[in-house]
Amino acid sequence: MSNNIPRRLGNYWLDELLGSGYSGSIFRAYNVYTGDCVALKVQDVNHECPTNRYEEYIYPLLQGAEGMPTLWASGVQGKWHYLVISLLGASLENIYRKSGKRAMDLRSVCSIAIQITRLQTMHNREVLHRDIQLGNCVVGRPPNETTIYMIDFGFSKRYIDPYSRRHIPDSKVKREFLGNYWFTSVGVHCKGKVPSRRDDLEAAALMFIHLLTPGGLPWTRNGVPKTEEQHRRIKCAKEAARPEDLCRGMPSEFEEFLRYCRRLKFSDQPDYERWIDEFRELARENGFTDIDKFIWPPPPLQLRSLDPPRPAVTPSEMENVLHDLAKLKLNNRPILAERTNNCPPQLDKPPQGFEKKTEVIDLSGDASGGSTEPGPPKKMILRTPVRVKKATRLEKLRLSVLDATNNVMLSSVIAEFSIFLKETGSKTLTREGFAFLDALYKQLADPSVFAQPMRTRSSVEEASGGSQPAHVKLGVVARLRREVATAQSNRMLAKLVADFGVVTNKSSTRTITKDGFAFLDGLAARLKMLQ
Ligand SMILES: Nc1ncnc2c1ncn2[C@@H]1O[C@H](COP(=O)(O)OP(=O)(O)OP(=O)(O)O)[C@@H](O)[C@H]1O
Repeated sequence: MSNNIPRRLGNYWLDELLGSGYSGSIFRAYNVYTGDCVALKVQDVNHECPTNRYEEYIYPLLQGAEGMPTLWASGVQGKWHYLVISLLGASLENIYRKSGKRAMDLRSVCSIAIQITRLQTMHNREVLHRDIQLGNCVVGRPPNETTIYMIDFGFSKRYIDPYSRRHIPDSKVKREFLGNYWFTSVGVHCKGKVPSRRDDLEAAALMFIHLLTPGGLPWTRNGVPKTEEQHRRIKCAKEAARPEDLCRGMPSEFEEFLRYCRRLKFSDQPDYERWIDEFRELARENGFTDIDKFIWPPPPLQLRSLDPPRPAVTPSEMENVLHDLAKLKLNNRPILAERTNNCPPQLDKPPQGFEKKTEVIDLSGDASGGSTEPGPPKKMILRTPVRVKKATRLEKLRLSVLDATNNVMLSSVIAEFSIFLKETGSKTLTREGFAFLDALYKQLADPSVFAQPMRTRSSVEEASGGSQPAHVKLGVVARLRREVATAQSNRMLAKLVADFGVVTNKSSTRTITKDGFAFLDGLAARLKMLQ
């Protein structure tokens, strides 16, 4: 047995060495009485970093929760401190390495991301992990092989003081770095900040991005640093890397998640549910099923049609359709841009067209739901926050823009869009947000025109043409905000919307600033005037 570790510790026979780290070794072991197979983590009691002692304190706080190993026993025998925990399977690090692939598939990463509920569990139990990395996420053994478990609580800490019930204090004093080179957050690793919940989440975000990047995150490619100078270079590279560069070519959720983590304040409670919803929705959009399970190797993608099968059209039916189309008087279609301001708005009567289709936007995510009572937009109900996927809501708002038949309806949808973005806490304009602006531009300029999409996942780069300094965006948006108040026609407003979309897309953060929101609110107000 290595390092003279005895063959038996407590009631356990030590068997195969499963792994060893900086602070000790892990063995497969058997209970001498029951034969139960467990993992036994052993450490010299005089080790300079007595992590087994810390783990022994943390484990009881996490017992019984999904994805947390059970602590069966612990003790000291001679100079050995041992912990007996559930025997688990391979770590994500091993799985990723063994796959021989340069990047992990999106399905697997989504399913790992959804299991960030592990962090939620730990945080709810007042514990920070503080060493999130691939080696510390392991899969269970059959029948739990699709569950990811967190291990290694040697750096963990309670962030709520058990006596005062207060969050641990922040500090301006730079601390020694604690964590790992690859995934520890920029704040903790590069700036010496005190770790809190946000840093566990940022480490998870970096882990997801690492898995999706061929060859991994840029600063991981030269291996573990051997000198202080190499470590310094890693920190510089990590600090300098912008989320949009790290996440190029990935679904926007990952970039947004990283930005979100970095925007959290020291003692903020992260919105775990929101991100679990986002990753679940991303999986759904990509046709991945059973996403709560981490299935390795990933199952082949079941190609399925998202739309119900269309009935076949016979040649004679097609001929009838073409005849009907030919009879259509397309120039009767109301074009918003050419509306005149003949009738003053009558606010006590619903505006024309409003009674036909109610535009109370269903915010519950249930397409069939929503109020059926007609009414002018001033009665629009400001909803209580309901958890619905951001993309889904934005898509509904986009469709409402396309359905709008007058300026009042458009105005209320824009107001809704602005309120929604302010409320979600993520002011980054995503693909769906740009699609909303595209639809708005099209409606204002001329509903019959085809609008070149401002931003799609695949055309990000061509469309944006590189980012521009923040002050350029601020200047342009401030001008747009002023001009929107005096625009004389829908066509002029359309031009302002296009400028707004382009300048936002070109900015590195793609966020909507205070002036941006003032522009949107001004646009909603101006549309009512131009009715
Ligand atoms: N319960 C377990 N069941 C099976 N294998 C395990 C278990 N716990 C740990 N291992 C294996 O042992 C490795 C090291 O475990 P762990 O991270 O807990 O030890 P450590 O000494 O704290 O390591 P480090 O120096 O990386 O912090 C893990 O990556 C994993 O492969």
